Amino acid sequence: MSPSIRTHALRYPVPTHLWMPETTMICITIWILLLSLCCCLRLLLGTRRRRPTEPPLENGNIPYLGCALRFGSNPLEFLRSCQRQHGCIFTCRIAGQYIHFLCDPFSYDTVIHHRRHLDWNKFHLSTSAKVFGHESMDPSHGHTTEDLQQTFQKTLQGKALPSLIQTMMENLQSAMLLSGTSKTRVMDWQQDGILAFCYKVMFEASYLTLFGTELSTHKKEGPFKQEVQKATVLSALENFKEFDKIFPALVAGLPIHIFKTGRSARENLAKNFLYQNLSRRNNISDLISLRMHLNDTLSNFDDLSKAKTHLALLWASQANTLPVAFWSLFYLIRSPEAIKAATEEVTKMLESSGQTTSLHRPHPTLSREQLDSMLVLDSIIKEAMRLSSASLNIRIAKEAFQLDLESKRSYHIRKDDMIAFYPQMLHFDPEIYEEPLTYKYDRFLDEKGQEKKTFYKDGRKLHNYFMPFGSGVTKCPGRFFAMYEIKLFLTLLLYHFELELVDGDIKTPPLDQSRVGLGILQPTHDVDFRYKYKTP
Ligand code: HEM
Repeated sequence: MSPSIRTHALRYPVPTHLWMPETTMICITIWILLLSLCCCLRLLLGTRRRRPTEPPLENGNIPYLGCALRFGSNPLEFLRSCQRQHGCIFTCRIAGQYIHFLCDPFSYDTVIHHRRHLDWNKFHLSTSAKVFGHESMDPSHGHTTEDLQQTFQKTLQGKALPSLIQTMMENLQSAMLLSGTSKTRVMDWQQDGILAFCYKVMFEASYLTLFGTELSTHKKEGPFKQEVQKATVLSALENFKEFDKIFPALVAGLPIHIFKTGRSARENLAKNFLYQNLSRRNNISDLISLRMHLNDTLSNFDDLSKAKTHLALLWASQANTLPVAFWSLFYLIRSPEAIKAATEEVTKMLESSGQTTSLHRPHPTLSREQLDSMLVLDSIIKEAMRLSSASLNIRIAKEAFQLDLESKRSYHIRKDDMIAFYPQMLHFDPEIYEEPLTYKYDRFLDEKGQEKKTFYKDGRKLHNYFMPFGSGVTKCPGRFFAMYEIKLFLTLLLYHFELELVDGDIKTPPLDQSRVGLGILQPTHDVDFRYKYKTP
């Protein structure tokens, strides 16, 4: 023992039960050294070196995390600076994963249609199981043989749309107009946050459209029945918001057990979708009834897992639609030209079908064809999405292969690497969208007032210029319904109410960057507005 340790030991006598023989101390020290060496080796060897035919590589300075923090704090700026440095494709290490970012929109189709070597499903399915807590829906894992793509196409697109539109329209009217008794209240100006209002109205209407109404409440009478229903849905909304808060953390791989409130919110939501609860509901959409049937016939999921697959659909149907409703309404109310053009379009459409803007016709209806022809609203919604969308399109390499870009350059891609594009780079590209940070309600209309489909870069016409719904086979299957939902929402608001911002000079709230990569970003704070019934 060295003299200093000895004197120390004399001054502070160690209790005898804590004495350790010297050999044990040496063993522990050797173990610590060995462990540290292993960690260093792992970090060194785990750091990839670029091979000559691979895209330029950004390993980042932080072990394991790589570029994650720089990417997370401002993805658009980070990717633009990498693009300036490396060109149209480069590889970044992000949280241990190697991601090849492709920034040349002319090459997007090469990846989108490259199905032989690229897996588009694996990432979605494993993320869904991790976040919602159901068994894997990947047929190769043996729990189900359901073809989800087919289910979605059958129940969310084509012939399925008219009845979804009809039900959504009815549900929106009752969610928006409250019950008959409280209608008089809205004759005066009412004040609310736009985000809070969109969440309440859109969540309720969309929830009831997909999951139907409670059978038990049908026994009760009129307004009381509606109030009970509303209270149940609003309680689901509170759970949805709590769960949605932890969503980015769950996608990043944190276990749900560390989030007490978020976890119990998820379990509460899932409980609503247990078979015994769903079977007490009326008018369930084809999507949910077919999924219930296929869960029962094609899967070996237990009851809770089945319920959690429905929860995944609740999230998919609401998490992007709600913030799009916010941004569409916010920009609409703030822009006098937009609200004028939209009001004219709504009035013209309703008048042409004999429905005038009057309290005596409280329930207007619109067909799919009529909604399709409302191109001003279409442009208003698309412009709101262009400014707020931050989704990542991801594919995983099933095996090593050669990626041939449109520019005739080829790159070697290793097995299990990811290829990603970040459409915000397109949406904010000044060459494609002049003054990209400015809201222009008619950006997606041409000189004749028709849908504008021609956008250029480097003097060449772009095929992929607007991608808030993803791309290729993984493109959002609910995109048509989503557009109709928001069109209906705006139409009804413009039909029934006068709308104004409480503070007419309010600045656009910043985008909440915590959800980057996951779709439409929410505002960091709400914005107050006023609404009251239009007088006939
Ligand atoms: C404006 C609203 C919406 C936006 C911006 C949006 C966007 C997206 C995006 C970006 C994806 C991932 C696509 C990819 O990775 O390539 C997605 C997937 C999906 N969306 Fe939407 N979505 C919206 C509304 C809806 C609605 C209303 C529904 C259903 C009623 C829905 C159902 C789905 C489903 C089921 C998936 C997963 C598809 C799969 O994994 O194969 N979405 N959505």
